Amino acid sequence: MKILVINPGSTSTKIAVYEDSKCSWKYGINHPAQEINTFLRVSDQSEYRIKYILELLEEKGSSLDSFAGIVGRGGMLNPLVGGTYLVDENLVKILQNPPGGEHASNLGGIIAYYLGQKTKVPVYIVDPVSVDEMEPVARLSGLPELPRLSQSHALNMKAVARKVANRLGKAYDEVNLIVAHLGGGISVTPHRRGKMIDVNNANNEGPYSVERCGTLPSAQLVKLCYSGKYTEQEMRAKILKEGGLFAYLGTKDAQEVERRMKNGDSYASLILEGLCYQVAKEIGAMATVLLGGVDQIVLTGGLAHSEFITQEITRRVSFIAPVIVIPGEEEMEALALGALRVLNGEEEALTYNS
Ligand SMILES: Nc1ncnc2c1ncn2[C@@H]1O[C@H](COP(=O)(O)OP(=O)(O)OP(=O)(O)O)[C@@H](O)[C@H]1O
Ligand SMILES: CCCC(=O)O
Repeated sequence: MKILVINPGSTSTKIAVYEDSKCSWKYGINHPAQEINTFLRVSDQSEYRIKYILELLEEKGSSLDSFAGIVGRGGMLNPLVGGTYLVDENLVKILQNPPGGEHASNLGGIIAYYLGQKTKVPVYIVDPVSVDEMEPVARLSGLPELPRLSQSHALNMKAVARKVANRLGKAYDEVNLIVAHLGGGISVTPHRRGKMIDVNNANNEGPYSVERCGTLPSAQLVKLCYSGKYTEQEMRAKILKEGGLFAYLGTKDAQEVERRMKNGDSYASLILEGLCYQVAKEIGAMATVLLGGVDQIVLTGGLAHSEFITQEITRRVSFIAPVIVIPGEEEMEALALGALRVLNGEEEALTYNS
């Protein structure tokens, strides 16, 4: 069964074709900032990206008619349980004005639906950013007006969690894992028997990342917001795009930071150590959520390619459980397998109910 996979990121669109669970080819279309920045809203980019995708399919000799299904990354919807969701006209309308706000992943379902309409094949999204399987106690923040929200790298984390369970000879719903996705943003999640029962919101809680602040001292943050120095938009950018490593060191590239460390830059060492320290602390907190019953800790995402980072975190958390490193992300495969489970009748597609 042939499946087309579409994963829109902020600066690229990744495309893959799967023949059942095997990847036939994969390609990343890069979108120059001067082109992407001309669009006011993320959803305005769909036609622009579709044009590139159709050109690529033609170049690769992959006809739209040949696909049994199309799957896209899902976006900032209202909280929903993990799984594969059927994309219909109603869901497309919601993705065009998503309740959780702007995010490139909102385009996944929109683009996939447009292409699916051409050949009348089913279209899906899998484990969107807004997957929410938190327990009631995890939602409390200390202020009723500000409940904690689940926004995370659910797609990759669930995929690697399934893989690790498989390596342990068990099903995903038979193991307890802590998965830390260490990418542009950082998500740390306790998976209790197939459910992500808590998670730091990767946009505004938990460890600082290469570009995001994570948890900040709240009273000082309020003071800064009202200092008159920054507009709301500037504050948002500070927290989501210009925080973490970038704020301290002026780069989002962890490899560049490691080069500086090797050249004796002790400040760069301190800042990268701080990131690892905060990730380890979050893992420690999530171990309490699982009452200490952790089968395995999993480190994944781009930063998990770094030996320094994985060793530094492992040194601090290996007393909790064995640590396994699965660097990079497996989003394309996760999307393909999510669609495949439904297409071959192993799972039923869920319907999004706003
Ligand atoms: N081999 C490596 N060693 C050290 N760091 C690396 C390596 N490869 C990638 N990185 C770092 O990983 C970070 C990016 O991670 P990743 O590619 O997972 O992010 P992303 O896909 O842009 O964002 P997200 O994962 O939040 O969706 C960058 O800081 C990059 O420098
Ligand atoms: C909001 C978490 C997902 C992402 O950063 O892409």
